[in-house]
Amino acid sequence: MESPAPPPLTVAQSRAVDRVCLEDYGLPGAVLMENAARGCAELLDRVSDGNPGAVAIVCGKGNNGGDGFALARHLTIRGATVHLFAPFEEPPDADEEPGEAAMNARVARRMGLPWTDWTTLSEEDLTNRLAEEAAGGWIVDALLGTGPSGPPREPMDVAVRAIHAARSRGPRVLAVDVPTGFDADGGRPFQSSPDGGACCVRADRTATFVAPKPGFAMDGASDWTGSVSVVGIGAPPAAIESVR
Ligand SMILES: NC(=O)C1=CN([C@@H]2O[C@H](COP(=O)(O)OP(=O)(O)OC[C@H]3O[C@@H](n4cnc5c(N)ncnc54)[C@H](O)[C@@H]3O)[C@@H](O)[C@H]2O)[C@@H](O)CC1
Ligand SMILES: [K+]
Repeated sequence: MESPAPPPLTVAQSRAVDRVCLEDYGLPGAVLMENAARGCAELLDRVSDGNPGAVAIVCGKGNNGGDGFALARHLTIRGATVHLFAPFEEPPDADEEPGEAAMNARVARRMGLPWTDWTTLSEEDLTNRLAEEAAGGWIVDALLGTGPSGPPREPMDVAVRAIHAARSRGPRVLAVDVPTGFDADGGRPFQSSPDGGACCVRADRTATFVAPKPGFAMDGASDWTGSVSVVGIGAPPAAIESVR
């Protein structure tokens, strides 16, 4: 039986939890990211009866992308077939970029996981590749999480549209933390056009960290988030309470 969902945390509060863990408790970001990614792998396994099948993971350049790189490792350990769609051909050196996202990208690269720099592909080619690599399985949206406060800019918008088009050919979509382009406090995409179009990932499931975000319960939000599961990142309960 799943435990009841904790009360919501706004995007700012969620980011504050990360900061309190790092600064007040000395809990490294790499540990939080590891827990986040392993939690996502467990969820994908659980909702796929232990066999997620082919998984295409589309990563951005921030820590949401870092979750995607770490998730690739955990899914590989579990026997899934993973293809990484990274925002670069080669991860930056540790001297250039010491953060946990780049570290997880380097590890995934050294594992020799199938790898495509998605920023070099046209929207149509990226759509086709995602549909191929995720056939019968999942596309993971690890483009953007709680970082942005507006609609996805180039080149993220291209990847959002490609994920949307590939999903219409069968694969399910798991959003990491927040569907890219979705305002998790406001409960709708950051920007919608008058005809209802929006640059936002439409997910079948969202694995959100620490607590649900307030917008997830608002009218129409589940059209974008799908079914929401909360994944713990190992934050001490008092760290979470301190930001409420
Ligand atoms: N250590 C931590 O703080 C943890 C963070 N976690 C993950 O980290 C995420 C937040 O990471 P970040 O703060 O790096 O933010 P994101 O990864 O959400 O986004 C930052 C990146 O997006 C770019 N960007 C910002 N706004 C944009 C826009 N409108 N269009 C296109 N690109 C844009 C930035 O230049 C940057 O490269 C969370 O959602 C969660 O997935 C988890 O790993 C848990 C632990
Ligand atoms: K995301």
